[in-house]
Amino acid sequence: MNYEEYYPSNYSQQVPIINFSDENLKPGTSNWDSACQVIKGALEDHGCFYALCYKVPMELYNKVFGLMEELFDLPLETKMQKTSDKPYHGYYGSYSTVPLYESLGISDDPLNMESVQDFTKLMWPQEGYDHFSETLNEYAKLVVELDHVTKRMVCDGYGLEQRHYHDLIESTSYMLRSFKYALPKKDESNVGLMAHKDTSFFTILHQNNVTGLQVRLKNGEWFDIDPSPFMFLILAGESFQVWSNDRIKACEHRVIINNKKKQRFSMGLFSVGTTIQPHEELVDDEEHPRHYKAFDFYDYLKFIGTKEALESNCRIKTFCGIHD
Ligand SMILES: O=C(O)CCC(=O)C(=O)O
Ligand SMILES: [Fe+2]
Repeated sequence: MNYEEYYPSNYSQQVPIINFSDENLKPGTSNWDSACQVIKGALEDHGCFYALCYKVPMELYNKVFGLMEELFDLPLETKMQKTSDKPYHGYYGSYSTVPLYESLGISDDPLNMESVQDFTKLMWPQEGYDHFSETLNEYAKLVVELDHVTKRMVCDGYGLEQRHYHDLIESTSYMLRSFKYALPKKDESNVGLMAHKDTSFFTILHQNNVTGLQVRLKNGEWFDIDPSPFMFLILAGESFQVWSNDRIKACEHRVIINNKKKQRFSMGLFSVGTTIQPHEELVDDEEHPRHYKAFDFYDYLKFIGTKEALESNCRIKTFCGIHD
């Protein structure tokens, strides 16, 4: 297994697929080491790769997306009750620029059953919705495992000691969000979500088998992401770009609603930190001088809504970049 095998010559710019359910993918093996290099290469080239993973069984997958349909079918007033003082944690929808898009933050601590229950009670104050909390909590645990393995592989890929991986995981928290895109009416634009980069370390996206998600490859082309049940798109956000001192590229992505019949739903697990800065081992005086100052993640979230950020062609550099 080597980097080239994941990029067959006739698809030289494609996004590699790592089979996380391969029994031979164990730390310390040559398979593991080469997979770490493939992941590192893909994150540096395109900011993303596919995880093929059978951890979330088909039954759970169907349950999760069935529940998402029920959730977004709730009245707008109910969904709007999900508010938060933190940006990007509440309900978002009815934007004039992207009218097809709707999104609901389910929990900023989805491994904690009580946090998921609070959301469930807000949406369904009547009894009888325990299955929602149980299903989403079970789902989040499995996707978080995928996040952990991937972060370990990134650390191994850069030759960092185990303690750095543990530090990274300990400073990480998770946000589970859900997305729904309405079908465009005749003559309406099919842009579901405009091209953007996420602020997270990783965003793990999982879709209801309906196409629409695209990532921008290194060569500038837009690439359609496979929405199959066992395919997870793992994409790097700006936090990883900073952490890696510009080795990893935050992935640019967008949603174009090109399926005219079936509505697209998607789940996103966002992993975020508190203080973000280049990792000490990835900074040196010669080849890799420090590119960013340390910053508070929530200050950055506040910044990205400002005019200065919107007008910048690289908002993360405007916010905390060190210019030589
Ligand atoms: O709909 C999706 O799968 C992607 C959503 C997304 O990119 C985001 O909310 O940052
Ligand atoms: Fe995104």
